[in-house]
Amino acid sequence: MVIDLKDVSFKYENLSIYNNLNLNFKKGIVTVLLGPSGCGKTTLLNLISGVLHPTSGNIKISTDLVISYLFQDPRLLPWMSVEENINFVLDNLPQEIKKERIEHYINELELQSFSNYLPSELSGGMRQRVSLARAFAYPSNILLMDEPFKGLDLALKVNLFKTFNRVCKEDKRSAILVTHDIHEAILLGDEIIVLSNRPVSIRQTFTNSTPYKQRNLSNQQLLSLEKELYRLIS
Ligand SMILES: Nc1ncnc2c1ncn2[C@@H]1O[C@H](COP(=O)(O)OP(=O)(O)OP(=O)(O)O)[C@@H](O)[C@H]1O
Repeated sequence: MVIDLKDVSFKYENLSIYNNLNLNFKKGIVTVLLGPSGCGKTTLLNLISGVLHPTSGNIKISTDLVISYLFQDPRLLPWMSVEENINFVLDNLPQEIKKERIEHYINELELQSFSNYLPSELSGGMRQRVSLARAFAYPSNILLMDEPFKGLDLALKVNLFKTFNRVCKEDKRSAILVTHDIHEAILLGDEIIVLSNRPVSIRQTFTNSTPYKQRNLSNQQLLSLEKELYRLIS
């Protein structure tokens, strides 16, 4: 277990988002949080990352945890090129390792031809890819990802899903990924936690036993998982 929420409550003034929530996240797997729009998924990532603090209860985090947080909007520095934006978060690493990581993740995200471009010279989808490259390049052991594939076209998404799976599995990184897209949940999640409307409770937790290399939308096991998820949330 890497993150353990115990009786966590959180309110924005009078709006209660969490009320005594108990939830834990396991090491080395991708946990997907699937929930309706506006239920409090971003708030949960902000609580885990320490951007927000619970109104009551506590969040225990393993001491060896190094977090990469990918926000919903790419948040690139507009005056820096693609390469410089990635370099910026690697400040403390030796030059040689920095160079290696930048090159590796620029290649992973297929941004080779754009490394000198400014964010304003890129499309929205490309900016999102840069933001993914930056989150992956940071030497973290857990990725917090807030709808990282939102608004991307299907072909690009499917490609990025493969990259995401490869990065998580090969680097043995844990991830918590927030989405309201069932396909994203079944293709990426090793564990899928379905959240209710506010105040948020856990409706059900699913274990995805299909190995990540066999996950595609014609896999029978995944299709039955998809059906179960649809049944639950519709
Ligand atoms: N800073 C804030 N002050 C007051 N209310 C807020 C604040 N941030 C979020 N909220 C409200 O809290 C609720 C949960 O917001 P949150 O962004 O966590 O939901 P979400 O599940 O991530 O939504 P989405 O799926 O649309 O991204 C929403 O009703 C939102 O309007």
